[in-house]
Amino acid sequence: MRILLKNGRLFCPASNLDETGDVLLGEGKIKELGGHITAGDAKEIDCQGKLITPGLIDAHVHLREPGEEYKEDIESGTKAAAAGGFTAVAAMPNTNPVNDTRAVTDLIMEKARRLGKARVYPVGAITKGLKGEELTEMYELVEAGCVGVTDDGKPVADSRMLRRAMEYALTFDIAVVCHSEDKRLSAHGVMHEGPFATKYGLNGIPHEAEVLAVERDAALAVLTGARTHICHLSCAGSVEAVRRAKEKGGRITCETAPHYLTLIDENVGNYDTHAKMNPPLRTAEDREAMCRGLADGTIDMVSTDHAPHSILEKDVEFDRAAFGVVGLETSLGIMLELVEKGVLTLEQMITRMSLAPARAFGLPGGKLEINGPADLTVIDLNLPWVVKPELFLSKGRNTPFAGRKLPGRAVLTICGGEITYTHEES
Ligand SMILES: NC(=O)N[C@@H](CC(=O)O)C(=O)O
Ligand SMILES: [Zn+2]
Ligand SMILES: [Zn+2]
Repeated sequence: MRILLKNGRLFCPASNLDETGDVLLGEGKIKELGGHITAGDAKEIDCQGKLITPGLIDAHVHLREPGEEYKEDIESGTKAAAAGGFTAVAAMPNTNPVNDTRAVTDLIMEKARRLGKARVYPVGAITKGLKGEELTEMYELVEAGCVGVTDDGKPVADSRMLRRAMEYALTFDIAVVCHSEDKRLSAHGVMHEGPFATKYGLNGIPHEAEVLAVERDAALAVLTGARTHICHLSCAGSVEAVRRAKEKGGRITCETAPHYLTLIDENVGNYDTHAKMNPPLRTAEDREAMCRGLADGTIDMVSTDHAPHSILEKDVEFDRAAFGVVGLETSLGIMLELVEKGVLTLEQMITRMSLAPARAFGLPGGKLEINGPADLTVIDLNLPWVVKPELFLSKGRNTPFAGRKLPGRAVLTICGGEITYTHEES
């Protein structure tokens, strides 16, 4: 069925587009773009007063399938993605079994095709079983559809192993995605190391556990020339490390997540396990550095690191709770809040949530263009709503943003020309 979006504000930084007009979608593609379009056979949707942007892309999502479907699965995770305005997600391999063979990648791709409400791009493992001992058969993973490799959840501790992985990945020009952490420095830590950890009597994770690892991973990116992507930056020092590696010509990109842009270690108050994630919430200075780095482009993109856990892993003592928070259904709202505050422009925000991840991972989309994929997000900038985890389409309820009032949201998500989400006024 063809779809005709009428009278929206067509907003695409990548094609320098910001004007009121229509978009016609058919055969999974954008058929006509801009101006006044008529198409008798098409389903017409009024988008007056709303933003029509390229479909948002989340480069860091844990869909938990196979193996931990009680936390999330491909169907629920992509439903949550669509509700958050995302048309594509990259799926991390720390599943059970780990996505370290073609069989697992095939399963994810097949499930996503059948039940998915968003495009799913699997990211394969760097080492077999994420054990850090033996490289995976990357060629086989790439052939099956993986767009990058990572041991996310764990760093690759052995620098020589990571160097070899980068050299191997370079031959297919896929990104090596680094969870940059010095496990010896972070050992036993459950929140940021500082006065608040002392006050709460919790073991701390110092900045250096991340910064030293980012320095190493960035140095290897420069050494090898491989496409390198650094996950979930949380510290000011990490932004500086990435900035220097970029200046040296490294093909390096990085991300931060909405929680590092808005929350700090103090928000762990009352031992709220929904504010426990890895890396941990840092200081106010770090939060400001994340915002500045994102605005100036040193931080290329915002990813959610959507990490659903069940009540079994979260409704326990802080020390024992699992690391990770969900993010797919709140990311856009939080980012709109930052735009409202003047932290970044609307143009920067859309770029960091669509074009930047598409470029870094060589994915289609990120742009509104004729014959491009009909992946679009319709956003109401002025539709305040309150985060209610019980209404999430994700199986995960572990959000640090419960009760927060957000200024706007996705009201319609279209992926491959199909409507994947419509916001119903409740
Ligand atoms: N970020 C987290 O706190 N948790 C992630 C792992 C990861 O992203 O490193 C998870 O898989 O739960
Ligand atoms: Zn990680
Ligand atoms: Zn992750």
